[in-house]
Amino acid sequence: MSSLAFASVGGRWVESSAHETLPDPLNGEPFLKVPATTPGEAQAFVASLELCSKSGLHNPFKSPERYLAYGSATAKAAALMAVPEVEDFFTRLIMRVAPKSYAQANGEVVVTRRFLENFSGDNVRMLARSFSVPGDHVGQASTGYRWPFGPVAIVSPFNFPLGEQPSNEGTSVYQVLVAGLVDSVVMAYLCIEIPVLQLMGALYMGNKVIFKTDSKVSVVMEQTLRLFHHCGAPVEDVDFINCDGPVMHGVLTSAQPRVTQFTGSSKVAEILAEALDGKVKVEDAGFDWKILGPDVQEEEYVAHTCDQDAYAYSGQKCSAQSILFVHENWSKSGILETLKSLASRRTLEDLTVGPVLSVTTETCMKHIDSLLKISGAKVLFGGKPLSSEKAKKIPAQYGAWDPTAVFVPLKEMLKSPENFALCTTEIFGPFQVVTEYDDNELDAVLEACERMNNHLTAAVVSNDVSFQRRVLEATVNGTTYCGIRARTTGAPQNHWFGPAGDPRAAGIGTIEAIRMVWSCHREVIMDEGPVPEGWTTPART
Ligand SMILES: NC(=O)c1ccc[n+]([C@@H]2O[C@H](COP(=O)([O-])OP(=O)(O)OC[C@H]3O[C@@H](n4cnc5c(N)ncnc54)[C@H](O)[C@@H]3O)[C@@H](O)[C@H]2O)c1
Repeated sequence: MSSLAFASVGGRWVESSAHETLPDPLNGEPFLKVPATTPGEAQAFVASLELCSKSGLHNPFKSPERYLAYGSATAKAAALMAVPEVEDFFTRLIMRVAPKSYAQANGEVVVTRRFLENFSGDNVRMLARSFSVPGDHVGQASTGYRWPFGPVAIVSPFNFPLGEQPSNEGTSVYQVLVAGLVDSVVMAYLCIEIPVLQLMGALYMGNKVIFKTDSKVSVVMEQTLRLFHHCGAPVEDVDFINCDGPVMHGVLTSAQPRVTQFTGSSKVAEILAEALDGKVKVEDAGFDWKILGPDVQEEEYVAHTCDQDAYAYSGQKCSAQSILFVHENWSKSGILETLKSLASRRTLEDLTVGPVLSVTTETCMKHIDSLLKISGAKVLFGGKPLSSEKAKKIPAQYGAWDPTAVFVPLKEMLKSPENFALCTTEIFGPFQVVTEYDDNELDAVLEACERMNNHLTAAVVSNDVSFQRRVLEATVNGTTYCGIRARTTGAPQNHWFGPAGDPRAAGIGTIEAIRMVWSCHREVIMDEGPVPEGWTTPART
């Protein structure tokens, strides 16, 4: 096997001296040989980013034709991604590297394409729309512009990759070590959606980007980048690096990008916030709650949504339902039994449950044991490793367990900081905590929501207007669904997705998200005169 290019820097694909061999998440066999940039090689990326000034690659005064170029390239990319073969390729590529069902992977590709359709043509320059206010005298007016940051960075996680190969330009930077990479149903969820939506937003606003995604899924973005180049996106605007976290940490601290947009765990987010003096925009861990209100209706639909929110893509969505507050009326209606039955239909065969890429089975089982020490706690269903012969082939570095729900009494959960911390620890896999409350305990439910640290998604499942209001007025989650059809997952291109309650919070997908994350406000006050006839120098003040 020959060594292939590893990264794009300064507009050309270059090679790395070292590679990392990744195991197939389904059977542990060598799967992908991914470039592993060394600290020495990473210096080229630092130097490339330093070439970009703070005023960016384009802004309303500089090279405005680049807004149009991005509108045109985006229109072409959207059209290509609508070609059935291209859509299918990306879907299967995502499935292969981050195991999830065809439907889940395809949803990611479709959202990405719709985003590109939204920002085709003039919509890119519309993002940089300014406003003007008349001045105090002739020749004066102030204008507020959206200004780029210049050199910026994007670091994204494994769970939502995206990729495709519409052209034959260049060779893939990855070596596929097994036949049939995109055969059959395999794996991934936000491999493309998160990186593409953030990357394109950064570029539209005039920034130069160094971009890193998790090596487990970066083949998807490598293919996507080639698609954008094929469609006419300027090749020098993005430096794409494959490396581990520590090497990227070194790149960021050396290059000091004006903004680093980080999507991933809260632990790494905090490390970067400190190392980069707060110049970060963060989409971090999701510990997402759902409250089933007192009005029981549409039982089958609500149970279906609860199961999908907790267990689709094996719970590896930042928006996955982590805790379910069940009103006693819903318990009496039998929702927990329906949930158990729906979860039991999930199989490794169609990847409706599958390998967990960042939590081992051992970690999850230990977590369950700790929860069971809380008085009244019990396993509602699951709580065991996947047991089929096929499941036993999943490598030990990944997790593989049955969709699991552990019940913890609300009073016990709130009893001590230790219990609460345990019950609200994110397990990034098919796992949720369930608790119950009655009409007199809504304040305790709201206290639990207040005490949580992450405020990403939430769902208020009720059509009772006063109940909805009581919950909405007392909570903060950045993406909150409300009503009997409310869900926690789903990050479509048509609404904001991101946490709230943190000045560093980033958003994704919409006009407001792009403008807020990837541009800053600059006010230019034109004051061109004339100076009034007969003006004389006044007394000093
Ligand atoms: N809020 C959101 O929109 C969102 C979306 C997806 C995932 N997530 C969260 O991400 C987590 C799971 O993803 P993960 O396991 O890939 O997260 P992670 O934090 O371990 O890794 C994220 C990325 O950061 C890189 N990295 C790690 N240490 C680094 C460092 N010191 N400097 C620079 N880069 C570094 C990793 O290589 C990876 O590319 C979960 O907590 C999930 O909730 C959040």
